[in-house]
Amino acid sequence: MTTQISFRNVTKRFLVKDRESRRRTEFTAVEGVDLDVARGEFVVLVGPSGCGKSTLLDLLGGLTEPTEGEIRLDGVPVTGPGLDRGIVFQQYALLPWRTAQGNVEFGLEATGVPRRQRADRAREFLDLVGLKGFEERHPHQLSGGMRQRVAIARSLAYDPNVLLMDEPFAALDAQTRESLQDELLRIWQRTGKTVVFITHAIDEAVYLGQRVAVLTSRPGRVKQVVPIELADRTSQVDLRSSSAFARYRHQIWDLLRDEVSRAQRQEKEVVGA
Ligand SMILES: Nc1ncnc2c1ncn2[C@@H]1O[C@H](COP(=O)(O)OP(=O)(O)OP(=O)(O)O)[C@@H](O)[C@H]1O
Repeated sequence: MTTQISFRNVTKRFLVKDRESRRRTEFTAVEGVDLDVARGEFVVLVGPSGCGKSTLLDLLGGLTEPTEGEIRLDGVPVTGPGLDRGIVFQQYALLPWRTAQGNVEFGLEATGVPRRQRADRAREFLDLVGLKGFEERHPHQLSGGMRQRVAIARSLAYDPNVLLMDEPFAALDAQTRESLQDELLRIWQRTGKTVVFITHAIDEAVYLGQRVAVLTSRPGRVKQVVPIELADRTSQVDLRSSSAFARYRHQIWDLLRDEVSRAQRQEKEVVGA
């Protein structure tokens, strides 16, 4: 098992302006995070609202820099964004004036792939996410789930080493969400990509993750990493109702419970301040 991603003592502080005093104060979003992710692994981060999940993913995506500590990808410190990482956000972030095909090709334009190959590759990845026949549709002609499939195809098409997913299914209805979870697991099995996936849904974390890292309330730290030892998810008929699944769900809920109530108290303090 080779380590592909390592967070070492990663801390991120933001400077925020106090409304009353108008002074800038430091605000610690995540603190002292240590986490290793192996090549080809599917790791899920869960934590209460505002605990710094997106901040960790932004740091790994190179969209922002740690205040302390270091993140390495394939042994090299992350210092900015790169095509070795594909990011999928909750909001589809598709170009409305381009077709599904055009959106996936857009992701390839920065990589220098010749035009003809771009078209073939875009078709191949739209097919992989189950959108064969929808290539010429514009985003407004697609359902939410389909748009998110286009976003996933776009991220996969330029062949990143790592797929970073920030609550990609949160805005979808329950059924679409479950079918996309299966789709994602199949794609992960076929492509062997390393996936770092953020969610605050415990079921989603248990269903998808080979390991689930539970974060504390703000400032976010890794509270515990839980290995999920369930047999091949997609080949089981109703894994979500199995007793093993329920045990993992309970274990993670137990770890999260105190953190969620602490996060709610913190939010009230901020509102009351
Ligand atoms: N650029 C910024 N400047 C100041 N504070 C920020 C900035 N970005 C994030 N924060 C704060 O850092 C904390 C962590 O935010 P983050 O979005 O990472 O949390 P999260 O766990 O992803 O939350 P949620 O589950 O609600 O999406 C929050 O309190 C947020 O307000």
